[in-house]
Amino acid sequence: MVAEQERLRRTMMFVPGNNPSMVKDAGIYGADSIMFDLEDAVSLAEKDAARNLVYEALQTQDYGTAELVVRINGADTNFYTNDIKAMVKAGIDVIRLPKTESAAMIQQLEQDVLAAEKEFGRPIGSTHLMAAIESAKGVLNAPAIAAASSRMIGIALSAEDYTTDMKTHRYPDGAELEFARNMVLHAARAAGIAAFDTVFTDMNDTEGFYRETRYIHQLGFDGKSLVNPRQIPMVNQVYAPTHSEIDHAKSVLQAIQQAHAQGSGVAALDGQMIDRPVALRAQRVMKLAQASHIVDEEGNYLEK
Ligand SMILES: CC(=O)SCCNC(=O)CCNC(=O)[C@H](O)C(C)(C)COP(=O)(O)OP(=O)(O)OC[C@H]1O[C@@H](n2cnc3c(N)ncnc32)[C@H](O)[C@@H]1OP(=O)(O)O
Ligand SMILES: O=C([O-])CC(=O)C(=O)O
Ligand SMILES: [Mg+2]
Repeated sequence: MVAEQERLRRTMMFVPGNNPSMVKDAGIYGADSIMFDLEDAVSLAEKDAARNLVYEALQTQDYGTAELVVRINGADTNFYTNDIKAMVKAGIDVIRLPKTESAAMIQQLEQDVLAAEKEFGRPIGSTHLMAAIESAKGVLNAPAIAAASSRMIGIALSAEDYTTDMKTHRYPDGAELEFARNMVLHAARAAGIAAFDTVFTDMNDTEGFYRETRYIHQLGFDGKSLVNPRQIPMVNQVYAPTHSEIDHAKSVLQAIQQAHAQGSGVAALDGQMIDRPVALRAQRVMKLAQASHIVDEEGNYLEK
């Protein structure tokens, strides 16, 4: 099993929980995380059928090494308790709470998940949590939400509901999301968990998707919620380090290793000071290069 802090979460793909073929084939596209949706992609009439379908798929399908996430319905609905019970019983990795506005909502979820783990004999603490931030209140409370439970692995901005709450809509330059993106990212980093950017819903606007992904990558997000498998390779491409970044990271790690061997924490490389934060960034570059199948475990290029 991948340690929670180590896991790459570049791509978290929504899969409508009421769509049998999408649920069945969700594993073939190489998403880091597959997120079955029981909430807004599913009509009220289909809520129970979707829960059963996802429960069944979790018992029978092989989703490889992907992290398995489910977006449940909120506590203000009649579906919340049954969603939690079924998904915990099925051994889901992560429960994503939509429209999270306070730390108390996560603490309540933690209690409900704990009760389900006990009821179904699941290992206590094995179900992780994440929160979607979809309103002004959620954004302002993001730091407390991110730190609300040791089960939390991440928080995500959900811009469709958020821009509705803010009485605006989404624009190509994303200015309306600037504050929320920075809040979510800082809240996640302060709590030591992952930060996910929101979905991009125009599947045909490839240029717009790349622009947004490059921007959120630059800010420091771990990855993005996605609505379509075609978006997965595009995110992976943006997150893959270039050969010059990899070469530099290797030199940094070599220089810092030599410095350590001589009892120093600081080294010089091409006139630049190299110390711990630089080395940590270099390690992350190598991890992404490995995940992107550019280098092997020793850091050697697979093809150049
Ligand atoms: C604001 C929010 O709450 S967003 C979250 C809720 N929304 C969702 O979950 C929607 C998820 N996305 C989808 O349902 C679909 O991508 C749609 C309806 C937007 C577009 O569907 P399509 O027009 O079929 O997309 P496309 O032609 O690219 O599909 C290609 C293949 O990928 C599959 N696919 C598309 N989207 C998904 C998905 N999200 N998960 C799994 N498989 C998918 C299709 O079934 C199709 O498979 P096939 O080739 O075997 O027939
Ligand atoms: O989590 C997401 O990005 C999708 C969503 O629910 C929203 O934008 O309201
Ligand atoms: Mg939403």
